[in-house]
Amino acid sequence: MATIIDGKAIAARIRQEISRDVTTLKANGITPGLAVVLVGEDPASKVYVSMKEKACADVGIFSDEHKLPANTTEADLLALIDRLNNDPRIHGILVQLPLPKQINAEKVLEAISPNKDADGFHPYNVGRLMIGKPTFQPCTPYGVMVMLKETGIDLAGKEVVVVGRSNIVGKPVALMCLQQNATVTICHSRTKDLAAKVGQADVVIAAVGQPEMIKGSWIKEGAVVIDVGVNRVGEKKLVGDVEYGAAAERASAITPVPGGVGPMTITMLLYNTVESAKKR
Ligand SMILES: Nc1nc2c(c(=O)[nH]1)N[C@@H](CN(C=O)c1ccc(C(=O)N[C@@H](CCC(=O)O)C(=O)O)cc1)CN2
Repeated sequence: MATIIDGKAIAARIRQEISRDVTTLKANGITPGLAVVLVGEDPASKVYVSMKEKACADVGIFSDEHKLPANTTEADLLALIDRLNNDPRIHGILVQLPLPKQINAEKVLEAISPNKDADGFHPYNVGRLMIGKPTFQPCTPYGVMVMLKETGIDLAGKEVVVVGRSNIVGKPVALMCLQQNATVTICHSRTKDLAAKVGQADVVIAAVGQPEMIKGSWIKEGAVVIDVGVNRVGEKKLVGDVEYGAAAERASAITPVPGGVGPMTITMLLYNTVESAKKR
């Protein structure tokens, strides 16, 4: 049976360190500030944004909340970002995704100053990640890498299979694993014989957004399974992208959902904000 990689516990430990850093910064007259922008009423986004606000309060980060109606125009959102870029109290800016259809998300992410890009989504920061000189790293993949490190999993020479090619998880996590000298395969909806590809992996990173799409029987004996998916099934139940019970019987280590990668995402957002405050 697999070791369960406890994201909540790892996140709690790192948040204590962040809290200590915030205390030191405040003693030096700097209060780290994070602007959190939510447009619309997406229920999951509302939950994530309130989790971010609470996490900021817990570690002493000033959170500047902007909740805008669903019909906000792109121009109004860009004007707000411009103000936040020039606000000295703010060291990190995040715009919760997804955005309503009338707003071009790429344009919005590019408008955030690369120096305040706590989500690591600006093309400048994406480019720096690509060349192995990261500044702000996107929070979910960064959290995955920290979890692997904290669990003592060395990626050098390992076969890593990433399932999913999104800009916010699949592509960056693949680059980060490559940077750690893993041999990386990125799979997606057009990949042929996904089961065989997954079956070759020493480390599987599932970020496809489909409930339990990756079957436990595909997992190689002793592989490490990192499940990035957070899928709501029915009223209350959350499941990952991996068939957890069956995968746990074959894996050497596995992340649960909830309580795995999710808590690390917000922790790395706090980390990025504090690092940004330290730089200035
Ligand atoms: N601007 C951004 N938008 C989005 C990001 C992001 O990193 N930046 N990622 C996701 C959503 N997300 C953060 O925003 C996020 C997802 C999940 C969790 C989390 O802690 N999940 C818990 C379960 C929580 C629940 O009960 O729903 C877990 O897995 O244990 C945190 C943050 C898309 N948008």
